[in-house]
Amino acid sequence: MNHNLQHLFSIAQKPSKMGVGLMSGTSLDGLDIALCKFTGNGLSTHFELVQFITIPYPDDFKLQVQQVFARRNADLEKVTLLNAYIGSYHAELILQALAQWKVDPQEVDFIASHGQTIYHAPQRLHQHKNYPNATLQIGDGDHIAVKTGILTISDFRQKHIAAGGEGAPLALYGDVLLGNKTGQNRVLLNIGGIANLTWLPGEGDFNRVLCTDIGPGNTLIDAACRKYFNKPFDEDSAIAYSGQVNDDLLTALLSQPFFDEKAPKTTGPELFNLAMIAEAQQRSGTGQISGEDLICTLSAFTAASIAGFVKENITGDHVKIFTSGGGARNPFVIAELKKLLPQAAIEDSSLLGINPDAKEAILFALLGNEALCGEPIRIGVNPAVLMGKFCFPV
Ligand SMILES: Nc1ncnc2c1ncn2[C@@H]1O[C@H](COP(=O)(O)OP(=O)(O)OP(=O)(O)O)[C@@H](O)[C@H]1O
Ligand SMILES: CC(=O)N[C@H]1[C@@H]2OC[C@@H](O2)[C@@H](O)[C@@H]1O[C@H](C)C(=O)O
Repeated sequence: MNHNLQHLFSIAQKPSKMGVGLMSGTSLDGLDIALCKFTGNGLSTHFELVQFITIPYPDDFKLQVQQVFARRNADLEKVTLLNAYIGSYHAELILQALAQWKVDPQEVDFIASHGQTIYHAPQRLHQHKNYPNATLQIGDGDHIAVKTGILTISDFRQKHIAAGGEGAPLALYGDVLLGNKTGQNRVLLNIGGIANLTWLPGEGDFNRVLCTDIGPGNTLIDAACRKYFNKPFDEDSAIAYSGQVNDDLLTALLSQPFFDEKAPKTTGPELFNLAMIAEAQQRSGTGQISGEDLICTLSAFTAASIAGFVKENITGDHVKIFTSGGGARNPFVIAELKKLLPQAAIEDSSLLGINPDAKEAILFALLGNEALCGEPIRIGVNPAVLMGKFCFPV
């Protein structure tokens, strides 16, 4: 027998596993690395976050990825080179993190890698009737496996699409396994580049669980900060608080047809980008507003689109919203959300024992654990599949 398969078999049977989950999100701020210990699987999963780090990406790396990221026209050679480079670079960062934590790579049973999304094209975006939903994550898993010597599970989104989904949000599976509690109406809201949520009604009926992208999280705020202030993001909302919301622009932004589409749905910076802001400014005659007012309005837009979605789709008493992602650290966005949703209790996900910065990296570790020893779970209309491709070190 191929000894990789033997090794795989023995890992899958271990009662407790150490897994590294990796997330490199649309914000391109850095690589999130979560070292997790798992026992069990499915609804009996127990996990412990043993270590977590975000290793910031150097500016040059961000510039390289931005040349192809969410662009309809990109240099194919660059995409090909980045696919190999990112795999190898992520492996280097994992080894660096393990060394810092004094963890021998041999103690790690598996790595679960999201890769870097460079284009997300559900049918609603590409509109080609003969083509399916599609998405592309690069940073090849074989490079990670060979360089670290650790079994790597990668490319999680393709199975979801093959089984009828849009390839996202995969948060659904982790949120149901780790965040579901009978008797509590819960929303798990992740504000990353794109905002998404999972609605977990307290009666525990999986047919009523809803997980969907909502719209922009930080992506527009970050893009405008880069363009007008040469800053990667609006730290602690300093710029937003120095400006004023422009109501005309806010109304124009909120009239984007994506918000009228039925959930579950997915999106990305392919739609929510500087061109979309320019179009809304033109339509509302607000092209001359200051950079401060623009950032303030975009921050209000993030909060208003999330609140609008919650009001329309989430029913029930005593709804608790648990936030995560970098946007949970944006005080302006969170204060607006609290203003717009006075009935909801809004806290961050640490109250559930889930580190809000690590949540997505934990998700991929958990999906890796499921790929090794889980069973597909049926949750409403969502694909009941186990995801991820196995990449062997030798
Ligand atoms: N102190 C802060 N003040 C304001 N915004 C912040 C702060 N810290 C982080 N952010 C925002 O969070 C972003 C990073 O968020 P996160 O790491 O969750 O995104 P991501 O994982 O790349 O996104 P996605 O989930 O869409 O893939 C930053 O780019 C910034 O906009
Ligand atoms: C295609 C893609 O990379 N989508 C990301 C992105 O970032 C947030 C949102 O858009 C979400 O749908 C998804 O990531 C998380 C981890 C998810 O699949 O749940």
